[in-house]
Amino acid sequence: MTTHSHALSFAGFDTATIDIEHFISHGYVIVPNFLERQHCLDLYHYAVDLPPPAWQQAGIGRAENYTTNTAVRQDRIRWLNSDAPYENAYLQLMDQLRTLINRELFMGLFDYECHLAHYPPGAFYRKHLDAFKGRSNRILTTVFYLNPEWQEHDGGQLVIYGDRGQVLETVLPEAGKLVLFLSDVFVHEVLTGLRDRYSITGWYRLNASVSGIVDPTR
Ligand SMILES: O=C(O)CCC(=O)C(=O)O
Ligand SMILES: [Fe+2]
Repeated sequence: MTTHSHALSFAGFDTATIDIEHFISHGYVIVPNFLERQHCLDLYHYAVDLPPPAWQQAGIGRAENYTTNTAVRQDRIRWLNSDAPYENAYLQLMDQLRTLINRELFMGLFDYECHLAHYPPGAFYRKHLDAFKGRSNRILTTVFYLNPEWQEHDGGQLVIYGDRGQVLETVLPEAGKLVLFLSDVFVHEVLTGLRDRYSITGWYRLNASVSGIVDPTR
């Protein structure tokens, strides 16, 4: 399959092209500068300027298994909501991407949920999978980074591991970068960062009633 020109747009501007071939052969893909710099900065300032009550402590697990365990993850999150115009722009973009992936890869992605995440200095998220085979309807993880001028010495890298525990990728959380990976395949972690780190993490899901698995939204 050769598909290299995809028209996705955010606020009327084309995004960078996603290397679908790489995704097919590796199960993940990293897209630098997915959005225009100005749009990244706008999203970044939107996140930075949100008042403290807009955030909640992130939890682990879902529904009745939900706990907040700060030994595992220390970020604060905010679920995106289509009623907030700025958040809706991002949700619209990711819905375009959902349609594109379904068209190109027949993945049958049904919906999408995502949250802003803020890791204060010193925060991390230990090794984990976002979904367990056959136990969740989360199929495909997306992470979009908002941090301008992020340097290696700022830490906070996303490390993606292979099936033998080897490091596949060490990703700087730089503004504009989008990472896609199969949710139940790749163990990953967020290393301790020294700066405030902002991102939007999301999951494409199968229709729970189709997959027959109970996995309520948050
Ligand atoms: O922010 C990142 O780089 C990854 C976050 C993550 O793994 C998660 O929220 O499940
Ligand atoms: Fe994760």
